[in-house]
Amino acid sequence: MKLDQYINPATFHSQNLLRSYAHLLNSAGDQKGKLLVRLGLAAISALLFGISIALLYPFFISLETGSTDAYWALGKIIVLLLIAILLRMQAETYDTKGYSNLAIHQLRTELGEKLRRVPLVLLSGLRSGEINAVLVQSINEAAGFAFTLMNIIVHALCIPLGAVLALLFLDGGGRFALLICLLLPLIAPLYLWRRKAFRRGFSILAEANSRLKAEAVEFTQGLTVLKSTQQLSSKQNQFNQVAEDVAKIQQIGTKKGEIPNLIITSSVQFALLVILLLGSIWVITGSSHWLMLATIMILIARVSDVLNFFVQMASLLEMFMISSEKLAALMALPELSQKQAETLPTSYDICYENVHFTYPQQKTAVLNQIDFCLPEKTLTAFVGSSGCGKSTLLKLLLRHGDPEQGRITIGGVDIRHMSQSQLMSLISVVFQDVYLFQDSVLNNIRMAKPDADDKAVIEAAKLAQCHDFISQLPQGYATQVSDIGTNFSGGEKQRLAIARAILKDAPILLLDEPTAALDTYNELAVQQALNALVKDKTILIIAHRLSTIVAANQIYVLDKGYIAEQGTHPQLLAKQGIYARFWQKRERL
Ligand SMILES: Nc1ncnc2c1ncn2[C@@H]1O[C@H](COP(=O)(O)OP(=O)(O)OP(=O)(O)O)[C@@H](O)[C@H]1O
Repeated sequence: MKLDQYINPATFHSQNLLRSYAHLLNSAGDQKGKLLVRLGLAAISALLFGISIALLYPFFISLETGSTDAYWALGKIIVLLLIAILLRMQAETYDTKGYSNLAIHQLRTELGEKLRRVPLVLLSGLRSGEINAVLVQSINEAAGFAFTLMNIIVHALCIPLGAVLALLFLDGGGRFALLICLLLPLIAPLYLWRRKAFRRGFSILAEANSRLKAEAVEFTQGLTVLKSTQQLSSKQNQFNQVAEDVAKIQQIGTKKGEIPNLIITSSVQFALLVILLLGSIWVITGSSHWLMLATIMILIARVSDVLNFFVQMASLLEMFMISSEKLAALMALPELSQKQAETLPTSYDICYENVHFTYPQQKTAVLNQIDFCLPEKTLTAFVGSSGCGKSTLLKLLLRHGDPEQGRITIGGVDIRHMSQSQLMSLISVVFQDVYLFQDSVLNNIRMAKPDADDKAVIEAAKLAQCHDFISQLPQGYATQVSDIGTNFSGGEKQRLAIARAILKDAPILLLDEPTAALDTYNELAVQQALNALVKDKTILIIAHRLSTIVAANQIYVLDKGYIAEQGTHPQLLAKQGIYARFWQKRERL
């Protein structure tokens, strides 16, 4: 297995330590202030804890000498420990009071908002499973561990620091303080080396996991198609392969992680052993008190625990970094400019002015020199062979992306100078793939106009020829779409989409010829529904069957992204060009 296939160059690059920690802090978003305060409390608590260990020395001495100072020394230790515990409990409120959950929620909302502003043509190039993985898992990892991780780091630094500071003031403690200061920082290069290895491993695992999720989403969503095309087993093999890779990567990661882990924890133990050895020599030679060594041994046991825990948990930092980079990559996607038009257009003629458009994932333009004006309240049909750019032409009017050259206007207003919701208030869409949400049938229609009352929704359903089949559902309009799953026929879904459009009653209507794939009964019903919808609208229709657009006010024939011909049906037939050939061919079928 080639691990490199799972290295995503967009998200994998090494991060210096300080930047990683800054990232960690910033992941708290608006909760950053609360996080900083609590980290401050955790740091003071750890310092006090370190100091209280060092204060064991005067306590031991007073015990040995039988001095009454023992109570005073013990009292100081107990008070310090109590304050440390209280501060630590207060610090933990970052998680227990739900601030980390607020940070997660904020990040998720920000990403949701961001995805709304990213051109759909860009998002459609990403696999939905991978976006899900970021929205659900990466965000949890990116914001949920901020306090835990920083708290571990704070403890690993502040407990030895507190002890060292206190030792400096104790009789004979200075040399131990110096020794700790000399030896413990030597672990830093080992930590950095281990970090690099872990980072690569985690990056590969994260990428493989996110591909596995994407495969799982595609596999479950595409079950019907896969079965009908007998591709089920080949897709399943593909899924199994990625799942197997994930398992192997985890195995390799565990093995590879074990050695650096062992080396670094052994080094911590070794450094502490050196302190112990030298301390023993100092005691034997009489230059240090044996009770100082006993205190240092207690300190060593505690510091060794804290450092080992830090080493074990520091891999969480790599997981965090991978997740936050995935998040950052989505957050860095370019956005469509959003402007709020002061006045909305009052006429609905639509002009494409010398429009050129290239999909972000492609090199050559899909649309070139598209230049036309469609008078309002007319019906315009677009025809052309598959892939010539008809759908893209309509998607640009919906601002799934902006042309790299030229502009599109409605009633003279550049659509880039309107907000997305202003633009959408002008346009209804009936495309072939109708998406029904996990909600009641009533609400699925109402979503086109959320403030519509039930009566208006049912009226629209009646006009769209939906009322009869909805009335036969177990709970009529209240039936949940999830309860009946995909039981709606293609024609019924089309009519539900038409009901939405009738309810919305927008002045512009985009149709991807809805009757193209229907049987005669459904075609008739959808045609009747359409008749109720199209009155007095500016209509742009992608025509798959030319017989339905004979009466169109104008027909544009697209060829390889250019407008090749234009005119009415009789004019185009007279031209004896592409349209005439289409017509002859299709009429013969
Ligand atoms: N999201 C996308 N990303 C990249 N390329 C795309 C995308 N959508 C469409 N294309 C490409 O753009 C070209 C035009 O596609 P479009 O869907 O506009 O054609 P069409 O004329 O509507 O085809 P059809 O009649 O088959 O629906 C095709 O080559 C298609 O592969």
